[in-house]
Amino acid sequence: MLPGRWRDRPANRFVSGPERPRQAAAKLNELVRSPPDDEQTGGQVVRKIRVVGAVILRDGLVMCAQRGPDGSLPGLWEFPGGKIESGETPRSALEREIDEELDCTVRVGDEVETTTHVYPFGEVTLTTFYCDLVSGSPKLTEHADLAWLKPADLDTLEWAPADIPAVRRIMADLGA
Ligand SMILES: Nc1nc2c([nH]c(=O)n2[C@H]2C[C@H](O)[C@@H](COP(=O)(O)OP(=O)(O)OP(=O)(O)O)O2)c(=O)[nH]1
Repeated sequence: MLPGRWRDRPANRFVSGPERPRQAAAKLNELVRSPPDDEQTGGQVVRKIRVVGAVILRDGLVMCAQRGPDGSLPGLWEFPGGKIESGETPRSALEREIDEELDCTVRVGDEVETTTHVYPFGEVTLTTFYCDLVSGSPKLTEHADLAWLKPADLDTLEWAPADIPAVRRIMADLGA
């Protein structure tokens, strides 16, 4: 016999049926597997942005792109690319972005680096990939400038902060 305070309590006072704990566990697993894009930390919502960048190589030179005067990080250098959209893999997002931004086609190869940098507008996680040109030649459409540099000269440009680990990695990989 249960003590009085427990005996009088309805059986479903805490858990209404066998489904509840399973549903709660499934929800928890879902949250753990796919964290939300925007995360609340210390009362502030941090915007999480997943970005891919192409390190396009041609004749031993690396293509660099300068951001325009409007928008975020004006005038800084970056690897062309952009945000991963829902349903895309990092590689398919990069192929799409390069087609849209540079009007050419790349083959996406090995990953260079993945880094996370917190900017005032959000937390950017940038993954860069080595790429070869498959067809066409990069055209200036959105950027302020495009430059082809020897790996040893990459650190002469003013890069977006998130790109600096990738720049160092490329210089090390390509013998600069
Ligand atoms: N594409 C690209 N973006 C980069 C790099 N490094 C870096 O910090 N970023 C930042 C700049 C942007 O805030 C964001 C990428 O967004 P995006 O390429 O769609 O650029 P956007 O100008 O349309 O973005 P935004 O104005 O909406 O911020 O990541 C990089 O190497 N390539």
